[in-house]
Amino acid sequence: MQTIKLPGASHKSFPVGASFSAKVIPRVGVRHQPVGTVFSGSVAGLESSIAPRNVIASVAKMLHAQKKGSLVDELPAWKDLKEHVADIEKTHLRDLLHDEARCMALIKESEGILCDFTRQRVTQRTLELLYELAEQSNLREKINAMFNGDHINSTEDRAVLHVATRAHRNQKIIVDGRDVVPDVWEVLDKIKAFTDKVRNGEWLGVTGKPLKKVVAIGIGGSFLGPLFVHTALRTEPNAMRASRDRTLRFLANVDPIDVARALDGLDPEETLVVVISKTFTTAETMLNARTVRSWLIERLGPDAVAKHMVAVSTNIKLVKEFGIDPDNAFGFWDWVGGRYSVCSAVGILPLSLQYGFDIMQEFLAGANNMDEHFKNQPYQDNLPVLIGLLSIWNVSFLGYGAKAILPYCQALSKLAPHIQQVDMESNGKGVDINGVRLPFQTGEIDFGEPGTNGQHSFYQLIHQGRVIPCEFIGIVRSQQSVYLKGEVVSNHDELMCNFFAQADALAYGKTPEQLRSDNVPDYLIPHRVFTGNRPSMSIMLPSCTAYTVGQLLSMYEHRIAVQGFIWNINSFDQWGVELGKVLASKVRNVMNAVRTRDRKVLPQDGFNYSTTRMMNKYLEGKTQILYPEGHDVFPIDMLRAGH
Ligand SMILES: O=P(O)(O)OC[C@H]1O[C@](O)(CO)[C@@H](O)[C@@H]1O
Repeated sequence: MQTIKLPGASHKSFPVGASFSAKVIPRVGVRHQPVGTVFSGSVAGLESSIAPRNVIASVAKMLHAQKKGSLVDELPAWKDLKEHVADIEKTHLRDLLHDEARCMALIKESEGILCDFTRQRVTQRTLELLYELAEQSNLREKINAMFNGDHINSTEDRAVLHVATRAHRNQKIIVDGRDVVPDVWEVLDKIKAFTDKVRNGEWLGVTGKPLKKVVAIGIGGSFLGPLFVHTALRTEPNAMRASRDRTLRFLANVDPIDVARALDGLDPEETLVVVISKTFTTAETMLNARTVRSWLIERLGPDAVAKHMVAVSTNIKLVKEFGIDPDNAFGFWDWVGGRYSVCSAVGILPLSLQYGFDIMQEFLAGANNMDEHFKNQPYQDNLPVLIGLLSIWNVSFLGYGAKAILPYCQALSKLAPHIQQVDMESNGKGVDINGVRLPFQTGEIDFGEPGTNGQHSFYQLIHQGRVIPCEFIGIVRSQQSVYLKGEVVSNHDELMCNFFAQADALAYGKTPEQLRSDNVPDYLIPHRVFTGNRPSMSIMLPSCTAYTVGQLLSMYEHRIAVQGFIWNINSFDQWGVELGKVLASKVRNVMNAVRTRDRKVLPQDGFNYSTTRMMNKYLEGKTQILYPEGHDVFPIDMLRAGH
């Protein structure tokens, strides 16, 4: 049979004349219609008439997907899993945990990390069906497509290659025919050279003082990942030594209170500001950057910008227009998604300023280790694949829409907020990769707090209210150990006693019979029953170091990708954040008009009744502000504290 080549498609050749049903949407790609819908044509016809590369690639993928069933819930394995739910409903974790062979098979140890899946509501059969689902969903091909630099983010026509940001210098990763690893290392070498100079006092502020304080301005992925890693390393002994006398703060929210807090007590003469924005257009970040630039100029004069402000962005043109010397800009690439960018200059620059490049290189090595594991291990031993498949089971089959991330390690206290963005922005989608509305929900609601704090907060609901699969993360050797003479156990052992106890409490529960035998009065029994059978997984890291934090980050990133690949959604775009931004800019225009014209209320037209009412309350409620012209205003006393 004669075939044609489709550039950019993961399956490169298709029979000439292969038919399809699709609707071409200019500039966006192809929306896959349910089988039988009109727009039809042939691959050959497509190539000659509507040539855009992404359209052809999308059609090629679509044809392939269509062969296998257009939505994942039409796959045989999905249907088998649906039927299998009835078998699982007959089980209870307290019985499943007695099956030693099952437990042995469900405990996996790899790369120094022990994962215990025995408290998931699964049997060997469930896992077999999940592996089958992975096969039928082309999971392996999709993972390979990601590592091969295919444009799997089809709505933005981009590769998804955050793994390249932590590649070893001698690895080769090709994007659009070009090995990007030398580019990655060019930036890393530049970061090392710059951060060494700042840290050893070669790079000084405009008044000749060393820059020991860093304020990193950024939001979303340009904030949460770096904050997570910074929080994880603050009390790690090597990182602590390396950061003595240094300060790293973050400024994310456009709320001026955040500005006041970020700058409180800082001496501008000793402060270096890193503006981090992939696009360099994000409204919050740019206003904060302009605010802090004014703070510097007001105190140190206009020359301060060159010495006190640097940038991380893919948009060097806008960095320059902002007034930052491109020599002091650290680039990255459109194939690094914002929420996956902590291993690029987004995280490595501010964190190297604080901890030194060597420590951050360990972090990158840890992430790379888990990338290789993810790429190479078979499903049965592949930690991100296993965790991702189990989440699919919990969300799509058992109906548990949320999960709790519960590190028993204070250093990991910002893991949950970071994963909230990575997971919810990636997998909270309503259509599949071809644009077909999904008849089931994707994504999970993520939340979490470190243990034991969470126990005194929301665990009540987890034990006796809703069923929320929990992910317990424990550490063998604490960053900081304390043992008080006379105490029963050391402080870290005390913490870990709770880590072990909670998982079993959720799984086993407590029956009315047990309560009766404990002499609990009858009227209290219903209140004190724990139904148990509540799933959790326990993950144990040997320590909480830069290396293991890198592994953990990569493991979570890839489990999220696995879920998206199975649901067949695009986990790498985020159109859902756009509408609010557009509406905010409409409000901004009106707000400016009202404030500059000394009006107290909004004009009648423009917004609906309720928005108008609420905005008028706001506008009337504070002393009339008239924006002054021609100079910047810092009315907040705290901002003067540096003087
Ligand atoms: O780095 P930027 O371009 O300022 O974007 C910040 C964040 O805004 C978003 O685009 C939307 O919230 C995130 O995906 C991103 O991490």
